[in-house]
Amino acid sequence: MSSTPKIYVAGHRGMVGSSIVRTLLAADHPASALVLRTHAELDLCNQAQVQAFFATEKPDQVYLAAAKVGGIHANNTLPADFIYQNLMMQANVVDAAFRSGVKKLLILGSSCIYPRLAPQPMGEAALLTGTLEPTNEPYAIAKIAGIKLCESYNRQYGQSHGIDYRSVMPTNLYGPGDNYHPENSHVIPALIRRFHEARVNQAPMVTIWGTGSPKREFLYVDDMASASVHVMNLPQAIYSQHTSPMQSHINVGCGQDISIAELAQLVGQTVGYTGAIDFDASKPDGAPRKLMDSSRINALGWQAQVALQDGLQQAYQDFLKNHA
Ligand SMILES: NC(=O)C1=CN([C@@H]2O[C@H](COP(=O)(O)OP(=O)(O)OC[C@H]3O[C@@H](n4cnc5c(N)ncnc54)[C@H](OP(=O)(O)O)[C@@H]3O)[C@@H](O)[C@H]2O)C=CC1
Ligand SMILES: C[C@H]1O[C@H](OP(=O)(O)OP(=O)(O)OC[C@H]2O[C@@H](n3cnc4c(=O)[nH]c(N)nc43)[C@H](O)[C@@H]2O)[C@@H](O)[C@@H](O)C1=O
Repeated sequence: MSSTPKIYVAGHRGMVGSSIVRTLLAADHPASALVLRTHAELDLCNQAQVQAFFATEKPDQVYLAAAKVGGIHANNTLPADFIYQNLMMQANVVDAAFRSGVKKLLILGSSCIYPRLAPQPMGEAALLTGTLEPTNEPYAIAKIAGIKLCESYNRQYGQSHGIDYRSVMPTNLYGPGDNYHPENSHVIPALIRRFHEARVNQAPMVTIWGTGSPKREFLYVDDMASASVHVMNLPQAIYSQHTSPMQSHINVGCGQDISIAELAQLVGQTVGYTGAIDFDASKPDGAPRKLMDSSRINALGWQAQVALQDGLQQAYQDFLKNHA
């Protein structure tokens, strides 16, 4: 490998992928050594296209931040899209990367890989110890397959081909570049839009899905990007001290969670909405709680930097600039 690795960021126009690109450029990685393709240019579900792309470009490193992504409603109503597309993207990218000689690859999974009622906080060892949350089981199964793809290629080819494929499991993310779709987005962008529109239209009430009692841990997107680059660049000797061949994934969270009712108050304050809030319990709550134990990545030298109140301000500014 040359001293400046050629890096492919898959999903570079998405929320996390675009932040990974910003992070690499800010660390003086030359733009000319980044390989980027839009979805229209390269459909990662298409095996022939993916094999041809890797055979031609031969990157040194790959960040897989492309995925079929959405909130509780999208996951619940489009289960076939979530399992099929995520399985295909991961299998195509990992195998084509391997065949073209990629030594270092990082997959982004999700905290929903853990059982619905896993003991809190959820450590990496909780994987495959119980039943998954039904609203996102298909997506979670695909994300678990992503971890196992990396581990299986490492176990079969790590020694012979010198590959080292890793995976990180982000908690719920938010920030600039998020998807603000009214139904298909995650809770933070959905509430930013709903509270903003209620303030502008002087609506007396904003309705929140579910009971408000579920708790979630939220991480600002730039923290997720810095964690991804950090894990990619860890020396193998250090990474393998903290992981094992069949439990190699790394949780990435901020270590604190809040209830959806508390989050709604915070988003309302951020947006400047002064009306009432109510809850529609006919909508699904999803997992009651999914706080991750991030002590593994903390021991590896990474900590979240951005407090939720500050990150919400940044996200709202992004909404006002690009989506209002
Ligand atoms: N957002 C969150 O709260 C969380 C995200 N994650 C994970 O983090 C990663 C990044 O998520 P995030 O940035 O939020 O997602 P986004 O939806 O913002 O970005 C995903 C990107 O993937 C691209 N993409 C989707 N399908 C294909 C395809 N078939 N071929 C090529 N490109 C494709 C999209 O392009 P296009 O839009 O043009 O289709 C988009 O640029 C994902 O793996 C996700 O599962 C994990 C936990 C929480
Ligand atoms: C990241 C994670 O994202 C998804 O899981 P989730 O944690 O349930 O994510 P969510 O952001 O959609 O909801 C969080 C909570 O918030 C409540 N909630 C209130 N009001 C709105 C609302 O208006 N929109 C949404 N989406 N949720 C709302 C909602 O009822 C739930 O209790 C996975 O499918 C999977 O994709 C995954 O890995």
